[in-house]
Amino acid sequence: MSINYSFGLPLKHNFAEYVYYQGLFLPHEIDNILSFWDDDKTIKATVAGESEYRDELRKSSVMFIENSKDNDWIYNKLAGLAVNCNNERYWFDLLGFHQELQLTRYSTGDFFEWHLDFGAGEISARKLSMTIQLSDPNDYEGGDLQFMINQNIVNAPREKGTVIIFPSFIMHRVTPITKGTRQSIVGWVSGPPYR
Ligand SMILES: O=C(O)CCC(=O)C(=O)O
Ligand SMILES: [Fe+2]
Repeated sequence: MSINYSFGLPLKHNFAEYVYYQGLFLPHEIDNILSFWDDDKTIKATVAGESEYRDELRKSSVMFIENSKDNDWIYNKLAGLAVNCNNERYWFDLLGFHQELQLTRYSTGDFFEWHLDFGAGEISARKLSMTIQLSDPNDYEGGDLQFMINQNIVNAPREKGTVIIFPSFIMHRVTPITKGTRQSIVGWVSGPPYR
């Protein structure tokens, strides 16, 4: 018996801690998404898996994008991208979005400390996390989406319209905004338990 792959065929090794896609969302599509922002529908963000506010872990405002007929195109575009990305890189079992897409606004002083999107309870179904950069990088300072890869901190691209996809078990954060406002869409594609 060989030590390598003794349980089956060799698999592709295409894993990446994160991947990004530029230019998929056009400026007018992003402006359309940004026009959804409604202060009346905004809630103070909680940390996933916890119902209490954890001010030391996260400070931002969020609202959820209803999966209505008008918004179908956003869901479809992101779902198509997630499937393509998954087929190329991860081969996770995916079922789909099981939570509404989150529209997030970070104002000056807001942040989201190091965390995983994956954990015990409902969020154990999360497989892929997706972020869309909705703000012009010149409109804010700080507010970098960063990944911890081994002991290195790596910045995600900031360009407006970029979609960043990463396995939900990858450690990431958003650094404090020091000037201006950053907006993003965050979505989680879920699936059956890992096996
Ligand atoms: O705003 C972002 O790009 C990421 C936010 C985040 O990590 C989250 O909502 O879980
Ligand atoms: Fe996250």
